[in-house]
Amino acid sequence: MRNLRAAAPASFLAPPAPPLLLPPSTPTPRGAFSAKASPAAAVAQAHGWCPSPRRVGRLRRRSGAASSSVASVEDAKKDVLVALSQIIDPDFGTDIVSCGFVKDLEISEALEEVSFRLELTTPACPIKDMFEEKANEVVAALPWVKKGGVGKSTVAVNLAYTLAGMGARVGIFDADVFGPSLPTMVSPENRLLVMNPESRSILPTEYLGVKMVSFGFAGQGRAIMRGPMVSGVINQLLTTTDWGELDYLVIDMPPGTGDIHLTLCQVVAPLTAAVIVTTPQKLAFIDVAKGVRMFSKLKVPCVAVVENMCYFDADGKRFYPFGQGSGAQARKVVQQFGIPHLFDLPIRPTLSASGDTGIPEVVADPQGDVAKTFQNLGVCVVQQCAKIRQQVSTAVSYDRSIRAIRVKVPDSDEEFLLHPATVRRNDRSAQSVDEWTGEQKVQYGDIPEDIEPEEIRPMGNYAVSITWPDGFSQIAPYDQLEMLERLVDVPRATTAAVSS
Ligand SMILES: Nc1ncnc2c1ncn2[C@@H]1O[C@H](COP(=O)(O)OP(=O)(O)OP(=O)(O)O)[C@@H](O)[C@H]1O
Repeated sequence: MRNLRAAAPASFLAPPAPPLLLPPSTPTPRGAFSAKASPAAAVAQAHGWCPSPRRVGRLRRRSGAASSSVASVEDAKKDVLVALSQIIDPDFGTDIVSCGFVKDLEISEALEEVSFRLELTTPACPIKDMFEEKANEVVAALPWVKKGGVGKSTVAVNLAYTLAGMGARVGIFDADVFGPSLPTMVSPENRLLVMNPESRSILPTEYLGVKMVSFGFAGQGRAIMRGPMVSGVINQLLTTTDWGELDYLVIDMPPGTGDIHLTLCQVVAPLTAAVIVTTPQKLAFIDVAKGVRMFSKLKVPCVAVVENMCYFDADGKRFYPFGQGSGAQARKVVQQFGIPHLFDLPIRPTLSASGDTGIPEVVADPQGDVAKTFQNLGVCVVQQCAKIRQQVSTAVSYDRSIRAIRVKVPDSDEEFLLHPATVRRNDRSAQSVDEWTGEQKVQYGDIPEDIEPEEIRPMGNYAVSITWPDGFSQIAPYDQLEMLERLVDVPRATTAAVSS
């Protein structure tokens, strides 16, 4: 992973302003699970998914299904079973269909739903999430399974064009390789990504001044891939793209909270902030909570919740098809999780139409109230990103006057000091610790007591990169720094920090 990072074009690695994450969302408006991956709703229900011998848990899974291209329900069932048989139980070495875990598979054409239970065993199994995610992925990848999005791509694209309208240099990365939406939402003249033969980097396509990369522009169509392949493709697309100078990179994340999100949040593109997109009728507290928790674990602050499809206006009246109370629920999310801002978007035929005809609503109707909402969201995102960057850039610094590394924990008053040699001696990278045996390669005495860092740079919101005089570049996550022995009885410094 470090190699990938090192191989990435400098233009991507050092954008002048942070990338922005457009995150996953809660379940689908139609009450069926999103066809493309793992919606939080399904995850939230997953109690007792485990392939161990005790039989406890039962889970009902639903998926939207468009039957048009499936010859019969029986064919569709076979499709689902073949897809699920890609999932191998690591304990038994056999796929979950052969293991007999899949029960009561039903496909209701009327309801356009696929449902089945995975009759697994004991709760609290460490790999239940893996089963959850894989089952979502493989069923979602079936070509006839209908999409049921909450509007992530709609929000991502309109936010990107709003930021561009504010004068920023913006890129959009569509991270959904199972069913990329970007190609239907914008209509660039060049619909194929081009590889620069000399630098071997991918050149993004461009539409109305916004650069964009999507698997849908790679000429491959919908992908049917396993998890590691997906991460690989995302890595490759993101790290080999020559974005040029960007102020913001908006990433349209696939639904769910799996490996792909981890890869995106930490490895490929250290992200600055997340915007949660949800819909009112499914604004289950636990679903948003799952997303917020994932981002919080990955040290990506959620700066706003967009509640999409809240109401519509007709005959001079405003209708709330999911009830007016849903807004209060969203406000609860904002309050309880400390997410500073909530934005409502209406159900609007033009928003849908423009989503499907290639002109984002904020471009088609820049004076409309949807554009105004996006303008407010854009301002919020810009301000929050600036605040986060400011916090991050001063979070860890070297105070030469007292020869100590000063750590200010973001969003808290906590501040502590560390001895530079302690930080260097506690490096956990492969250069310092044998990855297999855990044996310490760098010995205590190898690090001079008076070593001083040359440069400290933030890496996303979760770590700093410290360059030492011998050229060694240490990645120090904040969590790790918080565990180290702190300096006490050091005089409070009055001079400014040297580097951050
Ligand atoms: N506020 C809205 N009013 C009307 N239609 C909308 C609205 N928001 C989204 N849509 C439409 O709903 C469909 C799904 O939206 P979108 O693709 O943005 O969702 P998504 O969450 O990205 O979905 P997926 O996870 O399947 O990619 C699209 O056809 C889009 O145009």
